[in-house]
Amino acid sequence: MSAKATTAHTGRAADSPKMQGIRVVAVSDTHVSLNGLRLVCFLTRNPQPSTLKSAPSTVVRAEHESALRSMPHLAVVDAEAYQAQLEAKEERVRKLFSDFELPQISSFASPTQHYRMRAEFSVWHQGEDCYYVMFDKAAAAAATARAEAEEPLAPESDDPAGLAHAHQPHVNGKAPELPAAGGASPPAAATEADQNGAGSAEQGGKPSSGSQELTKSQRRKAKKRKAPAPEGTSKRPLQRVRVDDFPVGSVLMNELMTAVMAFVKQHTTLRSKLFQVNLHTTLNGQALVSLLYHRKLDDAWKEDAVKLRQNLVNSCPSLKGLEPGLMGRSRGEKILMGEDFVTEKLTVEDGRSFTYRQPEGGFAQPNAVMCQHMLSWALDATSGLEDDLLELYCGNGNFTIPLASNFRKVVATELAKVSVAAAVANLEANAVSNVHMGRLSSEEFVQAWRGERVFARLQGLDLSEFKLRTLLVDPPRAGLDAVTVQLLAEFDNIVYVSCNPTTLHENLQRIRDTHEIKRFALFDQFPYTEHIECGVLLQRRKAGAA
Ligand SMILES: C[S@@+](CC[C@H](N)C(=O)[O-])C[C@H]1O[C@@H](n2cnc3c(N)ncnc32)[C@H](O)[C@@H]1O
Repeated sequence: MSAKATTAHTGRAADSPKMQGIRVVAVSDTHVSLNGLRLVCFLTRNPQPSTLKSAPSTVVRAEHESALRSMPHLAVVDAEAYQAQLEAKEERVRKLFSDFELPQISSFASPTQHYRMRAEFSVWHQGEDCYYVMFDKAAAAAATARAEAEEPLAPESDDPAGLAHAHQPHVNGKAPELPAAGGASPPAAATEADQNGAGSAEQGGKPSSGSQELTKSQRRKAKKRKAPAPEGTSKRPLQRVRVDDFPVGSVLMNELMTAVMAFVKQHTTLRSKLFQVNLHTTLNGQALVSLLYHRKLDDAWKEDAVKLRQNLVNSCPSLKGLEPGLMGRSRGEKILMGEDFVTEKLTVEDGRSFTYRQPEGGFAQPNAVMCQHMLSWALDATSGLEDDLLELYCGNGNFTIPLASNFRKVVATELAKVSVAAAVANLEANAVSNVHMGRLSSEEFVQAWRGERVFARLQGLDLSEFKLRTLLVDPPRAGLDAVTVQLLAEFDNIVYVSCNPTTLHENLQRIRDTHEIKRFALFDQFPYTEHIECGVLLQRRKAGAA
């Protein structure tokens, strides 16, 4: 199925005599070729099937109510609308930060397609057939809020990554033939990775396996979803969208999607109880394919997995003959062929390149081209700053490695074990020797900083020996916790990288009187979604300045 979409506004449709009686709030001229039908989606605020019966033949008449509900929320890949969407994001940021004195916003545009390096897809089974689906909790929540507030603009959703999944662009969806997403929902919904990059392993497809096969966290999530909606609110089902291709995903990701699904369909051992496929690719053609199951993996699985790996080399030209890593996962079991990481190469504006091991289960910036802009911007913003850098939430050393050259010494900490291990390997691979890594949460770091607790994980590091005058933070969407946010005021220079302008704005209230914003950047990591990534450089105000 193919979809071509543009976003227009209400006028044209509302003017049409055929559309009288339908309250159109936005039009997504989504021409969807579906089972031979050509459809145009007119998005109504309340798209009840009964309303749509009176609509012209080009209006969606989907058989399933769920499809009607989900269609208005498909983010559409439309290069022509991209610039306007980016400008709207800039305007949103300016409005949000209107209580600050903001310098000119440096805005970095993303490639308009094939910009996403990693994604997770649930697998839906229908008889002998299976296909990829994505769920969009954020869209469901936004739809509820919008309907209730009678307010056409979507509020900030809880997730990018999740993108990711927040960061979750939904494109070219093919929903109508899917069974209802709400009532007979599977035990859990897969959205993209959460902010720390660990994708939720959730059951897709026909819920045949029963709750005893779910992990604790999956059961908790399923239970949470079943909780009754608060009084006075309508409970919307999750949006589920069939995805056969993924234009925002890298070219290699798209090749892998097609090849993996074609092969899996023909091999029962690989297909049976497969509930999720994670694909992680790099700019230089590396890939890691993870297949997640609700059953034990046996020798027959291994045999077919070896064949799948070879098949991918032959059918994905962008691999350039390189074997991808292939991982099979089921509860308490991991079978690996090749490496459980990819090695990305990122180049910054001054021409230097850095290599990054990006492990399965650890956070990696999803939009690699945008990540290069972020690194270049941070390098420039911190050039000329003296002494030492403290970096919290350092992940695999994404910022640490290039920025180390701007400082005498660096202390970098991160919570996730897998990311710390990758960061240590990355420092070595890039011959960076002035960084001290510690596996500490930000809250723990504050305890160490204040001398309240000694951590063996800091390996005897004496923080008083450093002149830590610059702080770099890149927290998850929730922003800084109540303890860490207090740290901001203690630093002369702060670089705050954020995927959530709302929590960024909240956190910066703390230092609005003591620090001023010197630079502000908008990195469009997540085109066609409402999500915004920002970079801010703040410096302590000179004595006497307001
Ligand atoms: C948005 S990612 C940024 C990672 C890295 N700066 C990068 O650019 O790839 C946030 C990181 O914070 C880590 N994290 C989450 N909660 C944390 C906490 N309480 N303390 C320290 N790190 C945390 C996650 O594991 C993740 O690596």
